[in-house]
Parts: sequence; structure tokens; C-alpha cells
Amino acid sequence: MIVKSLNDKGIQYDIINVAQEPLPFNRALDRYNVAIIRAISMYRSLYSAAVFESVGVHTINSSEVITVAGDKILTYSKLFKAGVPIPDSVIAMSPDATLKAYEQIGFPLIDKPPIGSWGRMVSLIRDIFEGKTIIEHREMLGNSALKVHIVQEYIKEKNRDIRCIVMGKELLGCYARNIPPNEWRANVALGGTPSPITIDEKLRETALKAASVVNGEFISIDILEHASKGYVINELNDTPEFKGFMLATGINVAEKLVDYIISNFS
Ligand SMILES: Nc1ncnc2c1ncn2[C@@H]1O[C@H](COP(=O)(O)OP(=O)(O)OP(=O)(O)O)[C@@H](O)[C@H]1O
Repeated sequence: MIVKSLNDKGIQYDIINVAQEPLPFNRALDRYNVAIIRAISMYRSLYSAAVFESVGVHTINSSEVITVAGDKILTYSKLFKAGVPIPDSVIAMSPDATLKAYEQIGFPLIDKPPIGSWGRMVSLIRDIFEGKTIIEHREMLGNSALKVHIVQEYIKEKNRDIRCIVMGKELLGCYARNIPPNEWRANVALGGTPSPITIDEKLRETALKAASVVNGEFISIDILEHASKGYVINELNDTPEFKGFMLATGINVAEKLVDYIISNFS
């Protein structure tokens, strides 16, 4: 869709598939004005942005944004410092610490690693037996970040979560992702269905603040609704997917992105 919008507006571009093509540290890369970073893997995104930035190409998003938004603990640290509400969370870096974190948060609770997407490894844990199983499984994984546990309150007031997209300083829109039957997560990849919502002032303010705290330029904000705290930020995504967003809002995100780039960087 981004390619179609670039074609429609007569913008010159190259597509570089970093899963196939190497990226050189080479001044010739500075022939580009902007690099739109769309790799799904966090490390491919991060390092692609860094290489383009080394020759002064503007990257959307920047490596700084990807570093923070790609890691839920770094994201929560920035948001918490800025006073943006997040779920009550405890970070545990060993099996023993995780058992203590479970006690502090209380069951049922959510345990998720700091990195990952599409709901993978995000676990709803109802008791200590399930908790011990999750701890054991995570200890078997090779990546040390996956052995770190974000233990947090289970927020289940509404059967949905909210996703907003911010571009530049503007809130493009928000929609709800409804949790499908036999699931407790709302990811579209897991069968979550998009529907339109009305954006109130508090939602607008929370989404824009969260984006600005991490300097997100084109970023999606995943929001849960808490009984007493209202809107809380679940996570930020530096490579927004926008199929569900477009279905629910009718806003052509790819076209908006290309217009944004034309008006700011050409
Ligand atoms: N604390 C929580 N309380 C209730 N539901 C939660 C909580 N944390 C996560 N979820 C549910 O699980 C889904 C996946 O969690 P999360 O967004 O943290 O993982 P992810 O793998 O980064 O997903 P994404 O692909 O959306 O980036 C959320 O969209 C939400 O529906």
C-alpha cells in the first residue's frame, strides 16, 4: 500500500529487502532523503535505521525510537517517568525473582517478555502451577531477553483493546480490537476483530503524550481500559501495521504517510 501511494504521487523510491540485500556503510546511501523502515524483525529495523542514519538519511522511525518502542521495559520506563499510565508491572530477571513478582502482583496475572509481537509468549497465568510452567519454558529459550519477565496486572474490564496511530504530531485515529471467542488477547493475528470507536479528549491526550515521550514519528499505541486508572498504555509499536486500522476508520494510512513525507522532507 505504501508502494502504491508512492507510485500514485510520483515519488522515486527503491525497495531494499534487508532479508536479501546487504546494507553497506557507504556515503552513496545518502542519495535518499527518507528511509521508511518496515522490517518486521526488531533487529533488522533497528540496524537498518542505524545504517541510514550514519549518512544523514532521515529514518521513520529513528533507531532511537525503535530501541525504546521495540522493548516493553524501556518503553514502560520512559512512560512511567513521564507520568503516562501503564499497567502495574514488576520486572523479574530470574526464576526466583519471578516467583516473588507473582506474589506481589497476585493471580490472575500477565507475564510477557520485553520483546516480541503478535501476542507471542504473552501469558495469562491463573495460579502458581501455570506460573512455574511458564518460568521453566522461558528458561529453555536461547535469547536472554526472553528469560526476563514483565509481570503485570491482568486488565480485563473491557473485552477489547484500543489501537491509535500517531503521525508527526497528529493523532491519525483510533479503533478497537475486540477479543475473539476462546481467546483473552485482542491481536488481529489471533482473530481479534476491528471496530470503530469515538475518540474522547482523554484518549487523544494519552495517545499523543505516549507517542511524544518516545519521539515516535509514525507509531501505533496499544491502550487498555482500566477500571480505576482509565486509559493505560500496553505497548508502542514502531512499525505500525494498519490493515485493521484502515478497515475500522476508513483512513488510508499509506497515503497519509506519503503525504506527510512529501510535506516535511521534499
Ligand atoms: N496486562 C494485560 N491485561 C490484559 N490483556 C493484556 C495485557 N497485556 C497484554 N494483553 C493482551 O494481549 C495482547 C498482546 O499483548 P502485547 O500487545 O503486550 O503483545 P505483543 O506481542 O507486543 O502484541 P502486538 O503484536 O500487538 O505488538 C494485547 O493486545 C492484549 O489484548
